[in-house]
Amino acid sequence: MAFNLVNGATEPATGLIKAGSLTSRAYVTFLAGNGDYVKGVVGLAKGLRKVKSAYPLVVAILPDVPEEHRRILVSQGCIVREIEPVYPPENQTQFAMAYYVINYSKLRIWEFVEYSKMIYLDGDIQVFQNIDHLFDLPNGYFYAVMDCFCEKTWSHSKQYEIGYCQQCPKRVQWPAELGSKPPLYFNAGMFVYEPSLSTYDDLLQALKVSTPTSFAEQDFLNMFFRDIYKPIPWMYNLIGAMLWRHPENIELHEVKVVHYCAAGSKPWRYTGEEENMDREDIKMLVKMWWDIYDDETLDYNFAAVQTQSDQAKLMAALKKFGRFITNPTAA
Ligand SMILES: O=c1ccn([C@@H]2O[C@H](COP(=O)(O)OP(=O)(O)O)[C@@H](O)[C@H]2O)c(=O)[nH]1
Ligand SMILES: OC[C@H]1O[C@H](O[C@@H]2[C@@H](O)[C@H](O)[C@@H](O)[C@H](O)[C@@H]2O)[C@H](O)[C@@H](O)[C@H]1O
Ligand SMILES: [Mn+2]
Repeated sequence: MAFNLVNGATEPATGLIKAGSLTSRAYVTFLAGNGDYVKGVVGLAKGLRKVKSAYPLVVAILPDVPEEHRRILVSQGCIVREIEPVYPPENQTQFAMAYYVINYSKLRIWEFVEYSKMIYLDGDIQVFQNIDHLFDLPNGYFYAVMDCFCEKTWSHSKQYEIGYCQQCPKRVQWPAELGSKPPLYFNAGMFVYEPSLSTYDDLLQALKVSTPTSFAEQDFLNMFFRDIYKPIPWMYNLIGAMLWRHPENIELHEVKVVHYCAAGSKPWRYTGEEENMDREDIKMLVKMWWDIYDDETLDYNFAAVQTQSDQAKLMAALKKFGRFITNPTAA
């Protein structure tokens, strides 16, 4: 696949490049299928560029992502890496969303060991403030934001049934007769982790003997990383439903990362019709996503490659793969 090759060799960054950090840190997202999630990823690439992230965005794609979408991602400065799908063990589970079955393929990102630390972001996430400092968190932990159990997608759970949410554990206390409180549970749309082949092997071994549950790979990752999970504040992954379920926990002006996971909130599908989607804050967040997506000045181009030496590296790599190059400064 020519695009992978060219791309893998050039490592275009989303913005400024910090000396010495080029190969060791990156953002990573996941893309499957030929639908419209590619728009989410393009939006994310542009958002990271807008906040001047120093690190590139790797896109782990399944083989079913069409060539045209790969081309778009490369033209937006993404590093496209094809991965093989990972499937859960056979069982009768009904996932909260049927398409969650493909999400186990996310586990492949532990194989990206050319990076020592990565920040995973779902394709339906946008970054509104620079979060590069999260790469500096101490190694050896799994960092993510705590989830909320109040939406209907949780109706299968004990938590939902009794009205317990870890976002406000005092509202409804965990009843003693149910045993000890469940461990803290994170949303797997955003997390900071360290790629590692031995962790990857352990993940796949553990998956083989696991029983799939509603939240698919998210439930699995929660189980697997239970002992090293460290919660980080809500502003690193604002779960839309927090706005109406736990408004007392949120100061919207502090938000850095928005996760458009509430039903009906994906900006590229937004109609405003679903429950809560006519809220002013949701309308504003959707508009903020579109402003980035539509901003042509945020498209990746040679100007985004900031230094002479990076330009030279890029040129050399492109030439090596036989692409005809015109003088970028003349453009
Ligand atoms: O058809 C699909 C469905 C999902 N995804 C990827 O899988 C992630 C998880 O799905 P989604 O964000 O829709 O789940 P939610 O966060 O809404 O529960 C997405 O963000 C995408 O990165 C994708 O690429 N194509
Ligand atoms: O495959 C499982 C998925 O589970 C997650 O879903 C969310 C979302 O569906 C909300 O609508 C719920 O309310 C929320 O609680 C729930 O965690 C992640 O966002 C996604 O990246 C992926 O890991
Ligand atoms: Mn998501």
